[in-house]
Amino acid sequence: MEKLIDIRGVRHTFRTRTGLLPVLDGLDVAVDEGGFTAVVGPSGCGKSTLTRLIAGLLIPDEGEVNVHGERITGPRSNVGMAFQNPVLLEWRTILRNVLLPLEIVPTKLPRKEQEARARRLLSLVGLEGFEDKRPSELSGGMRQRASLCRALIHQPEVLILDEPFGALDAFTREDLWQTMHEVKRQEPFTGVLITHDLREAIFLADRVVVLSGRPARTQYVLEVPDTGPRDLDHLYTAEAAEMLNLLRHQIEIAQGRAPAETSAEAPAPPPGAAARGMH
Ligand SMILES: Nc1ncnc2c1ncn2[C@@H]1O[C@H](COP(=O)(O)OP(=O)(O)OP(=O)(O)O)[C@@H](O)[C@H]1O
Repeated sequence: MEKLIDIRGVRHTFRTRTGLLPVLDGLDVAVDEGGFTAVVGPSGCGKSTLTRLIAGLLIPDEGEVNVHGERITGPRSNVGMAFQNPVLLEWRTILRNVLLPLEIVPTKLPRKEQEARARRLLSLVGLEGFEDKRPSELSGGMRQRASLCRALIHQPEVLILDEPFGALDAFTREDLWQTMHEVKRQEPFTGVLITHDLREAIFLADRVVVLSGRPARTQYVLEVPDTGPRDLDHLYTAEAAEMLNLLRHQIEIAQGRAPAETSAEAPAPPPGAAARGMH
């Protein structure tokens, strides 16, 4: 598969009031076209900073961020983003919240078709019948579904999900994982998911990138085998348990709670999954 996003050797330091804060120190992340890459790592290591690089909202001190082989030099409009807090506007209906990006990003889609697309997306995530409600009339999970539609309305090339399910209860979260699979099937996109939930990472993504503690470098990459359409039972297989153990171990190394082992000592990935330790 062709690489859509190719981040190479990225280093970045923030200049804060209290001094310099090195945040990224050797970031290499590849996202295949149509693929879904999850990024996990210790709290505060620089995961959200990585999403800002992809959206062109931050230009790194060193290294390259390429999309379709072209170097990113400024903000990009063909990116959709959804965050932990959906931030919907209370004075607009759900439908008009979903349509909001089209008032900012130029589109050739006639008004009627824009609305039809918004309604189609809302129906795809199970919000048919809620188009005219206000955000406060929806549950947290429903608001997150609406925010997903808003992120997809302009058919972005890249969908960035920054812990979108983090604040939801376990059942709602699992429901949304399944919705995500269906959305990706019907509305293909290239995805980057930031998460603290390793089960979420292996359920949704085809590649999991583990970042080290700050300043973050790419510590480990796990290629999740393609199991076709996944249901939640997949998370209870021996193969999933092995992948979760392996990732948990890598997070412990990233947190400095376990020593980094030589590749000969490292646990092998389950059959079908490939792993790469970096550096
Ligand atoms: N614009 C900025 N100026 C100064 N410091 C920043 C800026 N943006 C982020 N930081 C700092 O950089 C570090 C990494 O932040 P970032 O949000 O990327 O981490 P994260 O891995 O997403 O965190 P978490 O897991 O807690 O969500 C943090 O210490 C944060 O305070």
